[in-house]
Amino acid sequence: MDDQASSSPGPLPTGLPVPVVRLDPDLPLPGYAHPGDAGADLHTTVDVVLAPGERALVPTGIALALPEGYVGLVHPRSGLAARHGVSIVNTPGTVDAGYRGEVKVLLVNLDPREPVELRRGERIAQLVVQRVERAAFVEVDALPDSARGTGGYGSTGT
Ligand SMILES: O=c1ccn([C@H]2C[C@H](O)[C@@H](COP(=O)(O)OP(=O)(O)OP(=O)(O)O)O2)c(=O)[nH]1
Ligand SMILES: [Mg+2]
Repeated sequence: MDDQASSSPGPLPTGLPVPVVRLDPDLPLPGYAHPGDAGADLHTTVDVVLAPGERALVPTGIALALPEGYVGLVHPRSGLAARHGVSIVNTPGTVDAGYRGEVKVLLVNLDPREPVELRRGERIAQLVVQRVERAAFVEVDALPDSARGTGGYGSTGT
């Protein structure tokens, strides 16, 4: 059992306190690899093999209670993307503050030829916790003018 699993966990880490339950106590909490990293790595609790083009909803073994006014965004890891073409179908996944279920990652193998094998405990994605506003949508008859107006989808050229 590692330090994080012991009954006296030691000093709390710095940052926004986020209660986490480990549904799989043998795997670590989400972890930042370096000070200053935006994403805390999430681990797969299962071995996964993805054929080219295949997707799978992969459990991470953690459940969170994000504070109101925050969101967890599940981003791909660039190393897995560059080496194996592994991404996330719904990137970035949205973990709502009120969600208490297991965080899962909808991985996809975008490599056209090679299958990819991910082993239990490997880091498969990263969770970016951000403040988020709740909008109050107010219906109006006309919108205020803006410099962009209705231009979009490449309206500014290449
Ligand atoms: O990558 C993800 C995306 C979502 N979720 C969980 C947390 C989130 O709060 C919940 C719902 O996600 P979302 O709102 O994106 O999915 P939905 O299709 O709109 O489902 P629902 O009707 O439950 O809102 O599923 C994850 O664990 N991982
Ligand atoms: Mg939803």
